[in-house]
Amino acid sequence: MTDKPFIRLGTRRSPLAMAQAVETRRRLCEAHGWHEEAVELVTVIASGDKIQDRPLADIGGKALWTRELDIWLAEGRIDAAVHSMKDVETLRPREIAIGAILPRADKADVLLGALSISALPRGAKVGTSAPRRAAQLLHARPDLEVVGIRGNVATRMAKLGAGEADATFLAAAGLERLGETGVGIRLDPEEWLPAPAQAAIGIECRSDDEQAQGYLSAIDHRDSREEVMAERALLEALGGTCHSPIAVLTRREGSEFSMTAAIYSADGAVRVRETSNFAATDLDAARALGRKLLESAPAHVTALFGAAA
Ligand SMILES: NCc1[nH]cc(CCC(=O)O)c1CC(=O)O
Repeated sequence: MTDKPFIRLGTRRSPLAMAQAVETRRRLCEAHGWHEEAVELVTVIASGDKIQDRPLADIGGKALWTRELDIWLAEGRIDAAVHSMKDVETLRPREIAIGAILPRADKADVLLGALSISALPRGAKVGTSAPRRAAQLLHARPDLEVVGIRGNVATRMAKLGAGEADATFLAAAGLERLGETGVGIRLDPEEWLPAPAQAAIGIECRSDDEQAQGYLSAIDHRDSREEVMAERALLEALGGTCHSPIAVLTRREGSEFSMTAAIYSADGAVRVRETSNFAATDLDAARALGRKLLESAPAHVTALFGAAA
C-alpha cells in the first residue's frame, strides 16, 4: 500500500473523460506494478462542460476543454492531465508536454438514427455541431438539414429520442470506452474520414517534470504517437481550428504512412482531398500535405483556415 500517490492525474468529469482517466490509471498501475492508490484521480470542471447550449466554436473552441487542466498543471495541483487528443489545440504552451499517447482505438464515426447516410429521408434533420461532420454530410447529401447538437453520449441519445434530430454521429471510440457497443452503424473510415487525432487519448504533464515524464513514457504507444503527431502536424500547417472542416485518415504500412486528408467549404459543396505517402516520423511531409490542400482550395475554403491569413 502507498500512503501518498505517486502521480495526481487530472481529468474532466464527464463519463467519457472519467473512463479515459480510469484506463490511464489501469495502464500506469500495470506498467509500474503499482496499487490503484498510487494514482490519484483529480476531477476538474472544464468551461466546455459548464456551457452546453451553444456551439463550441462560438464560446471559445477547444481551449474550453484544456484551460482548467492547464492551469492546474501549471500550479502543481496535478502532475498529469488526461485528454481526448481530438479536443486538444494544435499549439500548446511550451511548459506542457505530451507524456504519453495510449494505443489508439477505433477511429470511425458511428451513425445513430439511420442505417446509412444514403438511407436518410430527403430533408432529414441531422444533429451535429462538428464542422467536419456537417460539411462531410452536406457534401454527400446537400438536401439534408444540419442542426446543432451538443452534450455527452447520453444527452445526445436523449435528444434524438425527443425528436430534436432524426440522426446524429458519435465517435466509435467514445461509445466503446463507455461500454455502449452495438449502438448505431459504424461508418467505414475509408469513406467517412475521421477527425484529426480521433480515438487517441493523450496524457500531458509539465515539460520540466522528469518524474512524471518517466512514469508516462512507460505507457506511451509509439505507433499511436506517430499517427497523432503526423495528424497534428497536418493541422498545424492548415492552421486548423474548431471552425475548420478537416478530416483525415492515416493508414500504416510498416514504417510508412498513407495519409488521406480533406478540407471542405462550410456547406460541403467544395471538397479538396489528397493522399500522400511518407515515413511515419516525417512531420514535414504531413505539413506539406496540409499546404498542398490549401493551395488547391478556393479562397472561401482557405478562409476557414488560420494558415491562409
Ligand atoms: N468532441 C467531443 C469528443 N471528443 C472525443 C470524443 C470521442 C473519443 C475520441 O474521439 O477520442 C468526443 C465525442 C464524439 O465526437 O462523439
